[in-house]
Amino acid sequence: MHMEIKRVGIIGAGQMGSGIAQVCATAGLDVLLNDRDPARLENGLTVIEGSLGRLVSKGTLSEEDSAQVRSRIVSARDFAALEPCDLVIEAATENEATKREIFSSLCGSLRPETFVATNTSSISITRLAAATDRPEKFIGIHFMNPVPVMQLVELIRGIATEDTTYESAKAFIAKLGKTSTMSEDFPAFIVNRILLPMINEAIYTLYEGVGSVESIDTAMRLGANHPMGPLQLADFIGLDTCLSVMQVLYEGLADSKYRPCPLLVKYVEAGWLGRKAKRGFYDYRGPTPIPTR
Ligand SMILES: CC(=O)CC(=O)SCCNC(=O)CCNC(=O)[C@H](O)C(C)(C)COP(=O)(O)OP(=O)(O)OC[C@H]1O[C@@H](n2cnc3c(N)ncnc32)[C@H](O)[C@@H]1OP(=O)(O)O
Ligand SMILES: NC(=O)C1=CN([C@@H]2O[C@H](COP(=O)(O)OP(=O)(O)OC[C@H]3O[C@@H](n4cnc5c(N)ncnc54)[C@H](OP(=O)(O)O)[C@@H]3O)[C@@H](O)[C@H]2O)C=CC1
Repeated sequence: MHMEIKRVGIIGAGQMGSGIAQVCATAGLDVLLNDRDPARLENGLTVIEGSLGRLVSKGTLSEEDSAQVRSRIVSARDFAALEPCDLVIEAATENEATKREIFSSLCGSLRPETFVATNTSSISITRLAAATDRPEKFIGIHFMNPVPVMQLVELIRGIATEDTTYESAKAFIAKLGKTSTMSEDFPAFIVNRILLPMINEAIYTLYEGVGSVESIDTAMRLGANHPMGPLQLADFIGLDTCLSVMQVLYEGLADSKYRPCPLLVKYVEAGWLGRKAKRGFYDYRGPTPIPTR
């Protein structure tokens, strides 16, 4: 049995939150988008408008449909505004303390039947569920970046997640026109368990001087047919997120093979977080990205 999701709340209007808002509204759902920073919220809405505008100019979406999609996304200044939602998806920064704080202050504003999900890339669903008042209605719904383009969504059940929660999340993903896979609740689940160590290894390759940024990315694009080089992809994901995922793998699996590369740590400490900070393994401040090493 599943419950139909008609109204979705999204917490965090960064690259993932805005992408999730766009695909939900495109599927005809009402969306309430929240961020702790009003400027971030405005920026998230601008990103969605830009993305819809691209679809209109390519002729894949009519002006009228684009306006309707946009009108379904409303700003929610605080958690109280998320009360009417059937499902709230947390897509804030990849930090366990931040997410726990959000869940403990959010739940009091929600109806008892509302499902709560996290878009975490790596953190234990069971541990995050314990910060809510409804572990049985809590689930990991892990979208991939860029959300409007990527077909996969990973679903991760915590120890207490009820069947109805899982079935409702599965039906919700199908309604978005995406494909879901099930992963057990292990650090970084399936995609990032495999992808992030590859990216971390690419950073070690740079750190040890095996190749430059350009040669490493070209090698993997043309030698392994990856759509983006691993350093370009790291910048795209966000180096803070990449480091957090490696830390969760390293601590959660207690295996030195997951040790985050010191160069990744240094870039994050410098605030060079990738595309969103305009600087990472490439410098994005000019007309074309320039390698920083
Ligand atoms: C960290 C985690 O927890 C999990 C993760 O998400 S890991 C990251 C997973 N994502 C990836 O690995 C992405 C790898 N990269 C790619 O697949 C491709 O480079 C890409 C899809 C991002 C861009 O593809 P591309 O061919 O280089 O560029 P481009 O031709 O501009 O785009 C292809 C299509 O995607 C669309 N697109 C690209 N970026 C977009 C965005 N941010 N938003 C919306 N649409 C976008 C384009 O409009 C284009 O659509 P059409 O084919 O309909 O014209
Ligand atoms: N980037 C990726 O490729 C993917 C990321 N994810 C996951 O999605 C989540 C979001 O990632 P992403 O969108 O890239 O990150 P971003 O840094 O782009 O966005 C995170 C947003 O959350 C906001 N935020 C932080 N704390 C709070 C809070 N307490 N309440 C409300 N909003 C808050 C941030 O605001 P501020 O900047 O002011 O702190 C920021 O706007 C993470 O868990 C990440 O691991 C999942 C799949 C892919």
